[in-house]
This record gives sequence, C-alpha cells and structure tokens, in this order.
Amino acid sequence: MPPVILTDIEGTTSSISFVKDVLFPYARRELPRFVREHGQEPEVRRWLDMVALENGGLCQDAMIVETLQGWIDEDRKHTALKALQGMVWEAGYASADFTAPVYPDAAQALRRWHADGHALAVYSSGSVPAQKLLFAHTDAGDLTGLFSGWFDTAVGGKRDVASYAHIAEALGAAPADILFLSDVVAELDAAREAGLRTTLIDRTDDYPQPRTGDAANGHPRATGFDGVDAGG
Ligand SMILES: CSCCC(=O)C(=O)COP(=O)(O)O
Ligand SMILES: [Mg+2]
Repeated sequence: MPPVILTDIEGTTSSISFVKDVLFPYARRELPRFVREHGQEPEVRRWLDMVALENGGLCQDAMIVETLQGWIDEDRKHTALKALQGMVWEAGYASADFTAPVYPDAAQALRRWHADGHALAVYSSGSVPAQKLLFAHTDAGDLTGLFSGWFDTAVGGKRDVASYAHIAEALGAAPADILFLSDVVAELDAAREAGLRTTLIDRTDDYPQPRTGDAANGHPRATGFDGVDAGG
C-alpha cells in the first residue's frame, strides 16, 4: 500500500492569512450573536460551560464570549473554542460570506495522490466539522471525498507525540507508513518521534524567510506539495 498522507491545514493546504485574516475575525465578530441565538442548545452549551468552568465559573455568557474572543486573539488551540468556531463558520460558508482558498498545488497533489491509491487524512487544530466545512467549500471545489480520516485535538495536541500514535492506530497503519505534512517544525518533531515520516511545508507566501538548515530540524522540506516525495 502507498503511504498514508496526513496533512495539516493552516500554512500547509491553505494560507495562514486566510485563517488569521478571514476565519478568525469572522468568528470573533459573529460569536456574540451566535451565543445569544444558540447558547441554550445542548451542543453549544456544553462547550460554553466547559469554558466557564475552566475560568473559575464565569456566570454570564457575555463573559464567556469575551474569554473566547481573547483566546481567538491569542490563537489558543482550545478544543471548546475550536468546536464553537466551527459552528460559527458553518453560517459563513452557508451564506457564501467566504470560500476557502486551497493552494492550487495542494489541491492538484491531493487529487493525484488519491488517484494513485494513497489514503489521505487531515490533522488540524480546527475541529473535524470545521475541517469538513473548509474542504467542502474550497475554491477548487469540494475535496472532502478525497479524505478517509479526520483528526482534531480530541486525539491530543499537535505537538504531543502520543497524538500521532493514536492517529496511526485509528488509521490502522504503521507509523512508518504515514507521511505527515505541516508548516510547524514542533508538530513534525512530535510526529517523527512517534515514528511517522515528515515533510516541512515551507511556503514563501506564509514564511518569507526560508527555513533551511537547522531551522528545518532535519525534516525534508518542500515549498509546495509538488515538491513532496509521497513515496510508494
Ligand atoms: C479547520 S480550518 C481552521 C483552522 C484552525 O482553526 C486553526 O487553528 C489552524 O490550525 P492548524 O492545525 O490547521 O494549523
Ligand atoms: Mg499549520
């Protein structure tokens, strides 16, 4: 079997700017209204309650929203924030407020690898519903059918070695038969320690200073998906 390809999203298949300048501000802006309108629905309430509890029992939704907005500003990868962001973005995609740009080389390679028999999977800090929404609404069309695995921080943080072991187990693949693509060296370090193959995606648009030599920490490096050795 050709290696499974596990990909990150932000800075890897899509630009950092789309996430930071479109998705995050949209969630920041729409969150108060979303919580007002949906805050009593159980699937929303459980995440709001988690945030309240972890912050000394915040008692007003307005305070929870403020906390969440602060986390957006800090780019916290908290599971509750990511779940709520995904729900807010759903409305944005549905009303065509935006589509998700995917780098053309990424869309082409993902289609080619899928046709060549590679299993494809996603691992992002964005919630699995948010990942599916993004790939359903890309400027290269609906790419969700290419992927057979979806992973978010429910399996653990992206810098934790154990997360990659869990993903390998869930995919039913040996770690050495999985290639992880990411723009973040610390994530690749954790994946390598778990036995996965890795490649640093070092896009000029996202990282104007090339991360060569020591900066790549020994990971193979490619400036786009067409430079990735997928193996098999
Ligand atoms: C599912 S798209 C939104 C991505 C996101 O919320 C995020 O924090 C980016 O994290 P990634 O792990 O894809 O770099
Ligand atoms: Mg990334």
